[in-house]
Amino acid sequence: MGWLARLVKKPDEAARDAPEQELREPSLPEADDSEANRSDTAPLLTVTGVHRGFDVGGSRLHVLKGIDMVLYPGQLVMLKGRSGSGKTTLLNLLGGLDQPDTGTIFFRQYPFHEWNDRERTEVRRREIGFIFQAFALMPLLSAYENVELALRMAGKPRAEWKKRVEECLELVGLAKRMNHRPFEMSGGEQQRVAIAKAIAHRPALLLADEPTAELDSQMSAQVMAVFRDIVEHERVTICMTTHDPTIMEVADHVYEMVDGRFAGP
Ligand SMILES: Nc1ncnc2c1ncn2[C@@H]1O[C@H](COP(=O)(O)OP(=O)(O)OP(=O)(O)O)[C@@H](O)[C@H]1O
Repeated sequence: MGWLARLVKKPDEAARDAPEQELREPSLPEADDSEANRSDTAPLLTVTGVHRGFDVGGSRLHVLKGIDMVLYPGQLVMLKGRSGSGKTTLLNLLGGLDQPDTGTIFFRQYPFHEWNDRERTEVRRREIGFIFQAFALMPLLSAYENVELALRMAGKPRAEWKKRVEECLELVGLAKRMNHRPFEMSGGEQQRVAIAKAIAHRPALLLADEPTAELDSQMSAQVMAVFRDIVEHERVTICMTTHDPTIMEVADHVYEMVDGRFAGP
């Protein structure tokens, strides 16, 4: 039985028996890489009728007003829309960091909208990578060590670390800079290390909130080229927010968010 199936079957028992075990390597169940779970044609994420609001100053701010979307393996999808239109709110829901008020979100067959924090965290740790505007690197660690840390955190076997770290830094074009620390690198290079770090544990989904916002156009183009490469070589699905119309050209699909809904078809 795969780790997710086990989680679905006995979440209460698992929580009771091993509440602190998630970060310890030896106790981790095997990742389920079975064909059914890694199917290339079945949807990766299915979002239906999602609403989300927040209590602000005594009233309810209705941010997402009925979002429907389906993400498939190996897609590069972008979310655009005015500031405050709800892009980050949606990204948080897709990554299981937050839950909808109403509506459903399935990550493969797993109901994020119903699952508790612990269950969603476990999926996130194994299946989802995040990239933020600020690069989220450990400043005292080299590029190599930063990527290695991600594998350690994901509970990957130590024997796999070296090969995978080198592979990921190669993929983002930084094999020659692996011993450099963040302050010795440009913003674009740091962001590429952050990408290597986010994909090291082979997530099926990579979520990126304005990953090029701090970069000039040349560096943005480099990051987008890396994203296209990752989609092709690792079959990752990338969902990112952006304000930059020039980089939207490389997307497989662009969703425009207007007043809490998607505009157009
Ligand atoms: N936890 C929260 N509590 C209260 N209000 C929130 C919360 N999260 C988001 N909001 C509000 O929801 C609205 C949408 O925010 P969100 O960050 O999703 O927009 P965005 O489209 O990502 O904007 P930007 O492009 O500026 O990043 C904003 O008005 C924001 O202030």
